[in-house]
Amino acid sequence: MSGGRTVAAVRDVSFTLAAGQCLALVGESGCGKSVLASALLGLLPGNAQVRGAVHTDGRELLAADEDVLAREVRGRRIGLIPQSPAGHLTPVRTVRSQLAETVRELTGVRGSGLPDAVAAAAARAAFPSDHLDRYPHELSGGLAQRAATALALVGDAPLLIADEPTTGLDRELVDRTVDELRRHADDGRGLLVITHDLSAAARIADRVAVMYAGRVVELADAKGFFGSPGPRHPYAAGLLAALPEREFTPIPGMPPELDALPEGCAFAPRCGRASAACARRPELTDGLACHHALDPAHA
Ligand SMILES: Nc1ncnc2c1ncn2[C@@H]1O[C@H](COP(=O)(O)OP(=O)(O)OP(=O)(O)O)[C@@H](O)[C@H]1O
Ligand code: NI
Repeated sequence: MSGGRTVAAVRDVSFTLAAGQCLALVGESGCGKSVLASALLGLLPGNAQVRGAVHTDGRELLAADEDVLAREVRGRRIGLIPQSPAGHLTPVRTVRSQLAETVRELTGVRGSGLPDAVAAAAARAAFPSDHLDRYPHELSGGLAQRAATALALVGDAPLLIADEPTTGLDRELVDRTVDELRRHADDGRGLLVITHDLSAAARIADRVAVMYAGRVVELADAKGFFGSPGPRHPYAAGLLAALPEREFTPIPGMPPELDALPEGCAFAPRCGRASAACARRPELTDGLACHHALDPAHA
């Protein structure tokens, strides 16, 4: 998209997310997770081309007008915890004033009830009350993350997209945040969590989508994926094997450049199971895009 190049950052992605469910979207840096999140919310830059359909509440979002998205969808129907919270907070206003405005707008609470509602909103994301009068530039990365999370939770939107919601948090806060997000789903709402943190994904998700080079290569139940029988796509198996608490074996090689993708399976150059068949791109079928899927039951 820059310098006249066209980058196919996300292709052929299709999934459903039911109320009460959490889907974790995982994959290496640059595979297209955040571009997908931005596309769902109509937040891609003006020169981006998006095709397809996004249905929520019986409404198609990709064709919706910007003012409809801004007025009725973002925050109200779909909440977003952005990947770069610092850039998302308004720099000239304190956290308290931003939270108060969002609480007023999305919950209708005003007047004497407002201070308590603001305090409660901050507490949900473990944002310390004695930091509420700070400006965004006075916050550490972890505090900015918690402020952005507090803002995103206010509307209790039917769908919440959390893009790397645990960045910059220590382990205890990661667990707290994950549990708060999980509650969002348990209350009957949808949750799409984008994360590098596979142990956070295992803790929170009902289903997992593994992305590689702009495509979903495996879509599976989280329990079977992280436990038994385990992942079926060799890339997904490699991601899990790279974890320190597992084999600690990194996947050899690097992901491909998105403007120079091979015709066939994009993972084949790094895959120990690749064969001539992989010159033909595998379609996602029954939750799997691979010609040589692992069959854990017979491994
Ligand atoms: N505006 C843009 N112009 C050109 N390329 C872009 C643009 N936005 C994103 N990309 C490219 O799209 C690809 C996917 O980026 P994206 O941010 O979605 O990755 P990601 O999976 O979220 O990675 P990370 O885990 O690091 O956040 C990257 O190769 C990125 O360079
Ligand atoms: Ni990202």
